[in-house]
Amino acid sequence: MTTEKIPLAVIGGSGFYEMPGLTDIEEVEVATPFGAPSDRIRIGTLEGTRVAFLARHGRQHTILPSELPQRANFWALKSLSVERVISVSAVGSLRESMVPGHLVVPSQLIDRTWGRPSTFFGDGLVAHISFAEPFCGRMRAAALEAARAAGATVHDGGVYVVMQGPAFSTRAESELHRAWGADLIGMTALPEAKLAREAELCYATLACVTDYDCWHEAEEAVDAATVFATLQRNVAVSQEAVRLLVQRLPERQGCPCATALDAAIVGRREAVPADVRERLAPILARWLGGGA
Ligand SMILES: CSC[C@H]1O[C@H](OP(=O)(O)O)[C@H](O)[C@@H]1O
Ligand SMILES: Nc1ncnc2[nH]cnc12
Repeated sequence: MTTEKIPLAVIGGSGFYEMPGLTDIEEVEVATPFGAPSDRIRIGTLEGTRVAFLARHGRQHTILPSELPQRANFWALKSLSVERVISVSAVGSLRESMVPGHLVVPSQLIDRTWGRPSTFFGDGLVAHISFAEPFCGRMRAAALEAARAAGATVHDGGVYVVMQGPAFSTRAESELHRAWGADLIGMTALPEAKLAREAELCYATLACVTDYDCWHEAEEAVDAATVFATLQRNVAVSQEAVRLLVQRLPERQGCPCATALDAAIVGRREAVPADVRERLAPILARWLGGGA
């Protein structure tokens, strides 16, 4: 485990496989108790700040949303002393006003995934993180400002429903999600956001609207080719937003994400089984040390 803090990690989603402007790159292969992460993690300097970049689906886009090694990804980022994560994701729009090409910084999640390992805990260590606000408020604010400064049309807030995939929704499902009050649909924000909170990392999503899913009467139903065509036209704006976000990061985490385990873990420090202590070492280090 390194001690030099990395203030920001970028998880690049569909179409976002590189971080322009990231210099002095070192590629690290991190072995984790949860297997290998999605790809080697590229650590470099962006705007004078240490930044780690991870291609969520691998740089050749070879991993399905439900196959993503999310626990390995977040364990690896934590072991590299990352403090915050900005996730960039392609999403479908469930609202007329959220137009393909716009950016959204979602504020809420609905979980429609199943069978994805979504916690680091268990095996003798019980924890229940608070998740009423699934995204870090300070990161959301910084991401919003950065996306606006990048010149995008940006929406502040929205409910992102996370579906299992890999097939897109049926029209009935799309209408159901709209009736539930969801604004966006994607396949990857969970369990990411939960694991980030368990790892005491600040986490926010910058969502790039690529299509109108399949509810819109005047638009073709989504397919992957449409998503990538929209992304190709718009990826430069999200990359610029990430660059500007680096300039706007608060100096310290300074938010409840950084101490999320204090109110979550049930039981005493001494009672944590030795194997769990070892397996979750980067995640439990602060809590076990009783530090801030
Ligand atoms: C390629 S279309 C569907 C795919 O795109 C989104 O991925 P990401 O969040 O990594 O940008 C969506 O969630 C699906 O995984
Ligand atoms: N319509 C959609 N449904 C699910 N994931 C998506 N990613 C991009 N567009 C999507």
